[in-house]
Amino acid sequence: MSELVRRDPRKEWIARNRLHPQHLEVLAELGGGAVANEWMGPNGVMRRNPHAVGFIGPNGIRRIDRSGAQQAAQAPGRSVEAKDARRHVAIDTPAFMIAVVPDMAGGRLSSHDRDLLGLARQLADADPAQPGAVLAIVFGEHKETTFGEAGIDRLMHLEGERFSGYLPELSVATLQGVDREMAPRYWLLPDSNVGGELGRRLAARLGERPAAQVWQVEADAESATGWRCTARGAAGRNDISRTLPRIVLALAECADPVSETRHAAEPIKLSNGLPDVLGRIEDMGEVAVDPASVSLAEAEFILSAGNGVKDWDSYHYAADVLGATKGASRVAVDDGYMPRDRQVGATGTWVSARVYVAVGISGAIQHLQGIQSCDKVVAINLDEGCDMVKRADLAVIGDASAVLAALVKRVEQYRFEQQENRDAA
Ligand SMILES: Cc1cc2nc3c(=O)[nH]c(=O)nc-3n(C[C@H](O)[C@H](O)[C@H](O)COP(=O)(O)OP(=O)(O)OC[C@H]3O[C@@H](n4cnc5c(N)ncnc54)[C@H](O)[C@@H]3O)c2cc1C
Repeated sequence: MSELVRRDPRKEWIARNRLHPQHLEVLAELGGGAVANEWMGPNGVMRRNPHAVGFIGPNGIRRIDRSGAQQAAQAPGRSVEAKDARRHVAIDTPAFMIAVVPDMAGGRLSSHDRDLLGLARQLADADPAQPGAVLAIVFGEHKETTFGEAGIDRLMHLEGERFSGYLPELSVATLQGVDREMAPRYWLLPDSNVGGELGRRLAARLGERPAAQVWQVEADAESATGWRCTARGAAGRNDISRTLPRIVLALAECADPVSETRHAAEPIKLSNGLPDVLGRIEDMGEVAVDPASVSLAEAEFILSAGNGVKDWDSYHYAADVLGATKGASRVAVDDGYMPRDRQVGATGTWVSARVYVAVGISGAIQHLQGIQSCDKVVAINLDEGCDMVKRADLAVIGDASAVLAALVKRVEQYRFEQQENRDAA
């Protein structure tokens, strides 16, 4: 008998439809068990039932788990269990390459980078008989450990002093070297400050007309490349649809990030060596930026205040000393302590900080939604049972003013010692 796995679209539909009378029975049959949220699909991909979140309370009403487990599981690279369920994919002899140059803000793949890698996978995996490989080119030092989970098959890491800082001439010359040697079918860069500039420079160097501000890419049999993209034009007032060109500068959410597979992220190098570039641009180092002027959506470190903050002067002083961008809960905003543009949450700004410190914030579901993508959450709260403490990676139980004062004291002491050491040297 043939070993081919036959798909049963009807059963798959029932497994997705929680209201179908045979839903649980079919879920169990597909290998998930009556209460499971996940089951293995016929092509080996783990399927997740999006409706099986939370639990049914004693009165029959569905309750959402606010412990943070759900958010943690959804965040990229966060949950070990989610990682383990991924299917391993190795593409030994790719039919072609898709080159991606992620921004690596703060030394890690940003959510924009992950969306772009999702788009790269979409292009690479379109023909399962002849899959392409996704090549990521990363400049400078990084702290990322989840390249494979993000969908990268080959990783070219250009490290060392030579590649740190703002070096557009060297970066473009290196990408040109990659283009000569590997001739990627597509180049994908984030249309951000860094990636947007690099992508435009690369397009000019290669003499190609890029598509900028791309927010959607779809298969289109009628177009010359088999793909069509839609980009924002006329200062965001119109959409422009065109055949997908070779160089694509894409916006965040241009595609779903990779979530079901894990790739090899095999290290590779340029066989012809790195180019020698006599740069005309010199990087004079970073300029200190006032954290208050950084938009919440882009902030890396946020000190957010809620209804538990009573001493507002100490809160503002702590944010200044720590160099943090200020955020707030809706109550703090409604009470007039913080401006409206500082509100974090479902009806405020969705933030993706590396560190989010919630001072006197209870962790209402609307607030937690806005911090799902934060890497590390620290809660300062009197109530050890509140939802923010459950969500946090680190919790300090105590009065907000006292904890902030102690934190400021430690930071000032540390800076004083550093200065003394420098003076002594
Ligand atoms: C449609 C809708 C949309 C909403 N959108 C948002 C949104 O986008 N963002 C948002 O934030 N909210 C939003 N809310 C409001 C949300 O439901 C909560 O009311 C709000 O987030 C609570 O703010 P809070 O945690 O600051 O205040 P509280 O819930 O009052 O919590 C205060 C916390 O401070 C702690 N505390 C008290 N005193 C101290 C102390 N001395 N030291 C340390 N801790 C202390 C308490 O233990 C408590 O945990 C929305 C609500 C609705 C209905």
